[in-house]
Amino acid sequence: MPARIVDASFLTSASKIDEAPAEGIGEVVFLGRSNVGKSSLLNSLTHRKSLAKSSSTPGKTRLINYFEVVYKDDEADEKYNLHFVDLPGFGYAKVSKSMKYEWQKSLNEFIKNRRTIRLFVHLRDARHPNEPIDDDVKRYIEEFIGPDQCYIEVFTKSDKLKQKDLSKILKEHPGALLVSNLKKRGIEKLEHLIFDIVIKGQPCP
Ligand SMILES: Nc1nc2c(ncn2[C@@H]2O[C@H](COP(=O)(O)OP(=O)(O)OP(=O)(O)O)[C@@H](O)[C@H]2O)c(=O)[nH]1
Ligand SMILES: [Mg+2]
Repeated sequence: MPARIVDASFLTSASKIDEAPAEGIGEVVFLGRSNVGKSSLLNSLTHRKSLAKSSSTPGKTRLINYFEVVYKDDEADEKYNLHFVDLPGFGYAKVSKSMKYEWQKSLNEFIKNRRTIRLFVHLRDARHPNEPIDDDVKRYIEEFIGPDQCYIEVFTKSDKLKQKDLSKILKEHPGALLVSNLKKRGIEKLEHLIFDIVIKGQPCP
């Protein structure tokens, strides 16, 4: 049996980079448009109902939320800790322009300067797989990503699509994963991939 997540707990919230925990433990950052399912995915991965607060109202997550996650590798009988980071969604319209700008600035600063980030998980809505803002984010991350960091695309809400459309997404976005938080599809695969990259140091997919 491959490694799996056996424990998870809320660690802390930060509104800017200097409030984040000391760098040390490997970090997995979940980012994506508001309402795409970031908090829900964190809950699916950690097998918890409401560790991260999800909501049908976009803009629910407004701080950088840190979670302590424990993987257990049964073969090696070892436990490994890492951090999952739930970021506020981008593209949330219902705040003032200046506030949006402040958020964006501190988020950009955060994702660019935290060297302990091992993996960026970019969530995209399977129903809107080619949103220009997502293409921009992808390009943006690929510009500054370091040699010890990986980037993966995860398409959420796969339960809303037919097989034919899911196949099309995989063809257009090689290496992407498809998940459904509702039906718990693709979750284990992502759980293992995170372990392989962050803990085992395997090459990026
Ligand atoms: N059908 C379906 N709905 C989902 C899925 N994942 C999340 N949702 C729903 O989408 C809505 C938003 O989910 P959240 O997890 O709060 O989204 P978020 O990306 O954290 O949103 P912000 O915190 O606003 O950035 C909720 O109503 C969820 O129930 C999924 O895989 N399938
Ligand atoms: Mg959220």
